[in-house]
Amino acid sequence: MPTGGRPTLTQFLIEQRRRHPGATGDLNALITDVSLACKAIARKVALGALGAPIEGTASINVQGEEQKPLDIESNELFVRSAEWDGHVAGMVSEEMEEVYTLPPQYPRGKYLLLFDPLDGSSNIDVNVSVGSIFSVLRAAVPGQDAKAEDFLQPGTQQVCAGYAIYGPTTMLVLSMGDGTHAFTLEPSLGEWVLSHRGLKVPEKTREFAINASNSRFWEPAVKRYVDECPAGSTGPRGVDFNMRWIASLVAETHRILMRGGVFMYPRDNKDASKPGRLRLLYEANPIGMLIEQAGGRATTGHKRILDVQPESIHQRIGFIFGSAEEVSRIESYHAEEPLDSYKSPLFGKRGLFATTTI
Ligand SMILES: O=P(O)(O)OC[C@H]1O[C@](O)(COP(=O)(O)O)[C@@H](O)[C@@H]1O
Ligand SMILES: [Mg+2]
Ligand SMILES: [Mg+2]
Repeated sequence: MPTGGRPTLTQFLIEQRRRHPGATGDLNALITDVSLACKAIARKVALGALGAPIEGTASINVQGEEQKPLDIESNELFVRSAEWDGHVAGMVSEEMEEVYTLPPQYPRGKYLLLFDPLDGSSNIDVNVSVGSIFSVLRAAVPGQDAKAEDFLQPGTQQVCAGYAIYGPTTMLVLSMGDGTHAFTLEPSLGEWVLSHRGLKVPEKTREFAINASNSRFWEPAVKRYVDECPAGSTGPRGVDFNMRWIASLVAETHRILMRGGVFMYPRDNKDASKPGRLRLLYEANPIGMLIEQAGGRATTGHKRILDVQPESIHQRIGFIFGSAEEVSRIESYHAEEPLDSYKSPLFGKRGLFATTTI
């Protein structure tokens, strides 16, 4: 075998399908479509400035964030790869305000595809790893156009979740609810080859990641945890910690899957319209599934992320995940701080988010 005895993604998907005799192959075909889009995005990303339009102008997306030409191209690649072969009934993307309805000539399928086509895109210009994140849900009515409310399913309903990372090596990390597995792109064959079967997030860690410039906006539980870490062996934890911040969720997730750690982009009161930075449906939920399937934990601080009932397709949420022992500790700090102890005009008793339980 030219892959040194390791299965390719196609072979792995065939192996998975054999375990489900009733499976039609639609999910495998959809994953293959997504993996093709990711290969194409990897090539674009690798070209750097050589691949960008000379007059590359940035626009603003539905999130009110700068949209780079590569964000738009990556979105196109996802849409064009997945829309034509009858496996999806609609798509939701960070880069599209509304649900994407398929053109009339294509058949509607039984799955919903949700994605962040290029995550961490603020890192492109500085040549730091970026990625794509995706999630697959079941359509409410297979064969018909999906509506926005059909996408509002808790993360526990995900059929598949994954990301591609465009780093020194290009990798695809997947879960279909039976562990988390990583494939490395073999560039000379153009094939995804299974390189890490059954990833396990170490239960213990001494490494945390957070954007500390937001510290004045955090809840007390997060402040307490983050204060204790740098206090190291002289503080209440009695051990030294290490810190990382790449500002690229995919890259942080990959590090945590490979060697453990804890990531926090917690709920904060920096901006009333954004009770958290990351998006529930196409960032937190798929990463949450991958982490849980690898034995880690993923939470809002107050609640398991995969149990959150989404309210809108571009909803943002506080997101904390990683090595089980540290995440449990952070959850216990939140539990010790009643929700309304957060003295903020937004989260206080009469605040805008006073009734929320997430
Ligand atoms: O700029 P900050 O506050 O460090 O935030 C970084 C976070 O924002 C993101 O870049 C958001 O994703 P997008 O680039 O897809 O908008 C995450 O990858 C990352 O964790
Ligand atoms: Mg993102
Ligand atoms: Mg993005």
